[in-house]
Amino acid sequence: MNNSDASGSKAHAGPPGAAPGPAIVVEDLHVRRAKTPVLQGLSLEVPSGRIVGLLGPSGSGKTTLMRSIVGVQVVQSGRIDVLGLPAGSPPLRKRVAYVTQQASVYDDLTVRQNLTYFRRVLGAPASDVDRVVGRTDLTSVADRLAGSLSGGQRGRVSLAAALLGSPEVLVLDEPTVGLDPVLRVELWALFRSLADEGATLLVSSHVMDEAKRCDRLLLMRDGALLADDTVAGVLATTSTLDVEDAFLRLIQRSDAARATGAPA
Ligand SMILES: Nc1ncnc2c1ncn2[C@@H]1O[C@H](COP(=O)(O)OP(=O)(O)OP(=O)(O)O)[C@@H](O)[C@H]1O
Repeated sequence: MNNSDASGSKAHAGPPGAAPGPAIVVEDLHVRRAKTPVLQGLSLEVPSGRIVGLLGPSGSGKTTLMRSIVGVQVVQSGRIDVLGLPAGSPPLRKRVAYVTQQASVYDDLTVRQNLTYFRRVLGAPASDVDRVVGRTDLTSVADRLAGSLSGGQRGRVSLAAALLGSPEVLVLDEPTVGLDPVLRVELWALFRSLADEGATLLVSSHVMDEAKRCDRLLLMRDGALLADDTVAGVLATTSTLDVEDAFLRLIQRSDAARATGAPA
């Protein structure tokens, strides 16, 4: 695995506004779910102020890793630090936001009422509701009941709620699933502007095409990392032209290494 970042050096501090050093450090993480080992000795770093894509087939452990990072997953062993604090520490509650695959909204409240409720729970400023409605392009539906929205719109309400209080780390589990290409591009533009302002984003996806929008990629398979590199780095080390082919090449290499007992 190559550990160079978008600019070639993992020590690079990221854009202005980003904290120095990695936002997330995972070391030798072991997680079982229902007694089945899912993550077995995973180690990685997520640099501050970057968009890191977490890609891999269904069941490869992406959600389990994200749950561990936000502190809602029981882990067997290993270390996870987020913004220099152990994952799940109370001070991280307002500094780290997690958007799950299922939209977390109250159907019998309007978009604005949902966001006002979450804003109060978080203690975020009142002006934040209009700010996040605007950033997620929900102005035209702000006074509609969440239950009457499309799946994509409900997902954006969850994302808007995650932006309340301007968290430093955003962990987004498949935020673009089911969205049309135009909305997808708009959401990636929003992610880029958040990273430019200094936020760190860990974004999972099945869509290999989205990989090119990330600063770095974590390619997962069977609970292990096949690559932790920039898009350019992944393509160069696999001699491929797109991430899907690169992923297939890495899987072939790892299968061949398993068959011969050699390291991948
Ligand atoms: N609640 C659970 N109880 C038992 N096993 C689980 C549970 N949730 C997930 N698993 C198992 O853990 C493994 C990793 O699942 P995980 O959801 O982390 O993968 P994923 O890469 O996020 O998949 P997807 O892309 O489909 O969301 C899978 O084998 C899955 O069956």
